[in-house]
Amino acid sequence: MLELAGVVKRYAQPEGVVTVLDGVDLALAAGRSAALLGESGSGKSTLLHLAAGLDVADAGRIRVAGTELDGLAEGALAALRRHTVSLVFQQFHLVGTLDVADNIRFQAALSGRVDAAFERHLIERLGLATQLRKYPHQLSGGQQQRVAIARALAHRPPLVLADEPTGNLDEHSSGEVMALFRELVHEAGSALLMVTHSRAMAAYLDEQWWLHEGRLAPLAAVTP
Ligand SMILES: Nc1ncnc2c1ncn2[C@@H]1O[C@H](COP(=O)(O)OP(=O)(O)OP(=O)(O)O)[C@@H](O)[C@H]1O
Repeated sequence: MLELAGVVKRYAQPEGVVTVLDGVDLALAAGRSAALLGESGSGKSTLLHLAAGLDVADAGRIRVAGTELDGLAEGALAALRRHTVSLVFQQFHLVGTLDVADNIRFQAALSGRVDAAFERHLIERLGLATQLRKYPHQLSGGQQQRVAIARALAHRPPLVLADEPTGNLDEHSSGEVMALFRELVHEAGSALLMVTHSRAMAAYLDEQWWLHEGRLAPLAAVTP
């Protein structure tokens, strides 16, 4: 679902050109989830933006659901983002004027891939059945993040990208939400790449990768 091969990204900085990603390889199959860890400034967000088609690599290949991103025109990239990629952030980014049900349906409707049965399943598993007529400001942080997860997965997108999705929740809620997130990503048949600073959250996912000096290494190979 997500394939990175030899991905390079450079930025012009006042002190000269900096190579942030220097040959990143990663392959994530459908249903698999991977955590991306690394020191501040190591390039985690950069990598996520490239996979989302929000920025362009300087070299290497990025494929999402079989489509090579390199060379896609902006219109095609926008369509890919709408149909193929879901994003989950630390700030939940729910639409304040829509109730929970409409927030969940919103992205699936835009993507044109409504799967009503799976949507009901998500609502059930995330414990949102009694919350559907509420508005985001009437929910706890944990409930809001569950809505964001339901919204991201309702149309079973090939790729889900998450940036510190439980960063705003306490430890107990974080663990609960993360365990559910992993399980539902698996059921949706999506691949998940999640940036986090927390090894505890990373441990909920199938794979853990450490980004250092522009390359990925298995986290287990790195001394804590
Ligand atoms: N648009 C840009 N222009 C120039 N440099 C950039 C740009 N975006 C990121 N960088 C630089 O690239 C490096 C990696 O940034 P990135 O945000 O990807 O790191 P990160 O690992 O996500 O950091 P953090 O954990 O602090 O969020 C940093 O040195 C940053 O200054």
